Amino acid sequence: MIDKIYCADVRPEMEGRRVKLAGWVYRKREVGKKVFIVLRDSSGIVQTIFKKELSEEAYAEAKKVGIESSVIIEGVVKADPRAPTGVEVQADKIQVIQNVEFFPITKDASDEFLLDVRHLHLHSPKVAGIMKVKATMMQAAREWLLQDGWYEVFPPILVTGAVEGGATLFKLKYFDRYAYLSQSAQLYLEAAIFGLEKVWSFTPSFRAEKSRTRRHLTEFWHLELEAAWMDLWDIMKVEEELVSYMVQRTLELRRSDIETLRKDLTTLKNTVPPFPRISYDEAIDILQSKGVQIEWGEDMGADEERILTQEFESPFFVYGYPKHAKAFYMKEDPEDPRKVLAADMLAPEGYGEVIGGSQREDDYDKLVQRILDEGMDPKDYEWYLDLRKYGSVPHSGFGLGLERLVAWVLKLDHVRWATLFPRTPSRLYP
Ligand SMILES: NC(=O)C[C@H]([NH3+])C(=O)NS(=O)(=O)OC[C@H]1O[C@@H](n2cnc3c(N)ncnc32)[C@H](O)[C@@H]1O
Ligand SMILES: [Mg+2]
Repeated sequence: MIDKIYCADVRPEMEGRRVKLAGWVYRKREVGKKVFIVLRDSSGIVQTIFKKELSEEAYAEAKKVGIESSVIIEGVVKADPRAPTGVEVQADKIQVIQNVEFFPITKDASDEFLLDVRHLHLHSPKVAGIMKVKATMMQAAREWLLQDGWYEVFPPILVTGAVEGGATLFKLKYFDRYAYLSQSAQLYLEAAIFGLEKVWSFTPSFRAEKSRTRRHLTEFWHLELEAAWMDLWDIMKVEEELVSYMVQRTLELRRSDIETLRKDLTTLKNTVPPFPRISYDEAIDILQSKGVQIEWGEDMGADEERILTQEFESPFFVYGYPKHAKAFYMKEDPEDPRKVLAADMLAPEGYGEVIGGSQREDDYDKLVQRILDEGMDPKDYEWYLDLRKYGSVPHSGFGLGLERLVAWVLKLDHVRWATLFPRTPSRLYP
């Protein structure tokens, strides 16, 4: 590893010190007998200046390099309030690792083109900032989960059954039979609680969703928790404490990256427990009072959720959904058989669902009936039903879509920008 320092570590108080930097040419301009190169690395940028009278050789090299060329630059630090970071490097040496004649991404590049060349779009400091925030959100989640006594487990991705409906399964050949790509680790986490009680996993989940919305991917990163002995209200408390910690910790560690993408931090600062809680019934009343054509029993889609989020300035819960609108594994509400003990967490500012969670049906016969009611075959869920035969316990869990949470935190206009290489119905390459 060369003995370089990071661009962001070049400070005005280092004036007079000789430094070596390695990175890519982010911006370049020539003024008279000077070449200004703004160098970029993973930490940020710093301006370097090449003066002909300081080094003819370095000045000649600097004149030739193109945008995004990889270079190593050496020089002496000089404080300068006119420079982007208040400091610049008076360069007398440049080693061009690879010169780039023409970098294909220009200022007016369309979203579709940026996705076509996503492998080059990752040069962008804005994209790097999104990935830093995403990584920090997961770092925070791991911190919280460790201190709250949850065990990480590593469930399979090759599975034999649907969790969230057969319509969105990706089927693949598995030797002499077929397998599916996991839609959710939930069923396997439910098995793990009999030994570990509180478990979590962070896996890719796959949904053959044909819906081309700004919040759907066909592959997304799924943080899922499952806990024995917890009911719906217990798991909702876990959700709000976890999400609050993730948001506040990321604000603490990545505030400048967040402010690059959103100026108003109000809803993030409001993300502290307890979150507001409304019932599905109340949600329908609110929507109807705002003129939305929706009847009790109908599922709320992205449009309805977007309108609902206008009522809140923080994430909030909607609980008590109609049974027929929700998955087979959800426990029927003992006080109202039309409903299940399910709750979604919705992000404000139009983003909607970021978490789906519920208390699970722990009674064997009722679960068999739910599977039959959904037109599925209990034989396909024999192992899962066993969990209700050998020491069944009340238990609850949830799944958090990390890209959706990041999209809200950074106010991205599509969830695809929150993932390194987005997968949608029309995009499988690069
Ligand atoms: N362990 C559990 O209880 C999870 C449960 N089996 C489950 O998968 N619920 S979910 O379908 O609402 O998905 C959970 C979350 O997963 C995200 N999700 C769900 N589907 C997607 C797609 N297609 N794209 C991006 N993100 C998605 C979204 O934030 C949802 O709230
Ligand atoms: Mg859901």
